[in-house]
Amino acid sequence: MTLRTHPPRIRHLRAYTVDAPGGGDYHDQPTGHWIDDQIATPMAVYPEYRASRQSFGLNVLGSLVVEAEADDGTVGFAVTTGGEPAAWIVERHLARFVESVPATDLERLWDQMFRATLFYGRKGLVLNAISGVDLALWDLMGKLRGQPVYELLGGPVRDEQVFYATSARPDLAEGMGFIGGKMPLQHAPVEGEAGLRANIEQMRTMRERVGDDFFLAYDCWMSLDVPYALRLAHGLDGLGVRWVEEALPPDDYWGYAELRRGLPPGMLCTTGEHEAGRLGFRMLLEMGCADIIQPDVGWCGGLTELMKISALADAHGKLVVPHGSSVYSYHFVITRHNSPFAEFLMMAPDADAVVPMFSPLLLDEPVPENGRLTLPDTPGFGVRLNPECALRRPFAH
Ligand SMILES: C[C@H](O)[C@H](O)CC(=O)C(=O)O
Ligand SMILES: [Mg+2]
Repeated sequence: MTLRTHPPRIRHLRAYTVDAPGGGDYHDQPTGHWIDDQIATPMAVYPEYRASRQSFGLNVLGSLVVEAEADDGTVGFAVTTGGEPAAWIVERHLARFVESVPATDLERLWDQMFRATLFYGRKGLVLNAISGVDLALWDLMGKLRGQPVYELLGGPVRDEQVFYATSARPDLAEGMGFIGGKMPLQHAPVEGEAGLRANIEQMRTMRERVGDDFFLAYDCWMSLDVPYALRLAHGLDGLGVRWVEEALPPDDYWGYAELRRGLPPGMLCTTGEHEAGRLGFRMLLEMGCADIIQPDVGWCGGLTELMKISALADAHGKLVVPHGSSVYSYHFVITRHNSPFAEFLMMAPDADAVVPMFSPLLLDEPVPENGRLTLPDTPGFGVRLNPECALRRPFAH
């Protein structure tokens, strides 16, 4: 009989918030940033909340930083969105499962965190918190083993990854070497025929700027209904739009299935950035809601859950192109055949330069150069917390 060699145990789990803008909450940007310019949202039905997503509180949560310290002093960490409420969940609820347990027991810990929070969790903020803990544990495991996380996931399946850019200016992204560009839709259904025409014209103008060989997509951020989404999609037909993203509220599986069936030939239906857990994605896949699923590693349950979501998608012959999530996504994408490219969110205020997505919170955060990236072999996720960003620990236990 072989005895299990005992890995270090987790001594302490800590959760912090960050007062500075940006970081894990990439929507929390200063005034004038393209990501808070007029973008179609579910709140557009209320005129007073139409011009800015910050007006209805998109940035209320802020960043969450989770640190997991092993009893040999090694510290793993991760950042995501969640701020104070998620910090409370981590410290006051999740920590009890994680502390004093072997640092490599990720599957058991995930299962305990998920089961224990079922009565108030399942998706949303609680899953952000679980994701933060899970990613911190993966970082810790990489550091304990002296390996980058992508090696722990099975190793790279290609030498480098390529990126499309999410940006108000796909034309600028084209010049930076990205393979495609996804624009935020500006006008919501409540803005009527003129808004619909403007949405279509904006894409036409962008197509004229980028030429025929650069793929374009529209991100609709949950703002449409099925009839409008179908009219938009057919109005865009002929403009080489590769996909229409997150057109509907995340729980409208029936609507997504109908939309996907009605899209013009060649135009894909994508969604999933606000979905969580393997059962949520099972709904999307089994009901025929999406051609590409887009889980966010920091929101869907972390890497432990993403591996299952990805395997499910693979079995359905579907691609997984994770939403944002920077380095946490990159370590995953490089290890999966059904994730042929990654998203890069252009966080420069005018979308005119490549800057790290979680800036200024992380140091050594990798960014694509000329649209491509080869990850370093630094242990864990290979990033460090920027000591100039002050952390607060509001619910220390
Ligand atoms: C640009 C989008 O509205 C959103 O801020 C980001 C997103 O949904 C995506 O990157 O996808
Ligand atoms: Mg999106």
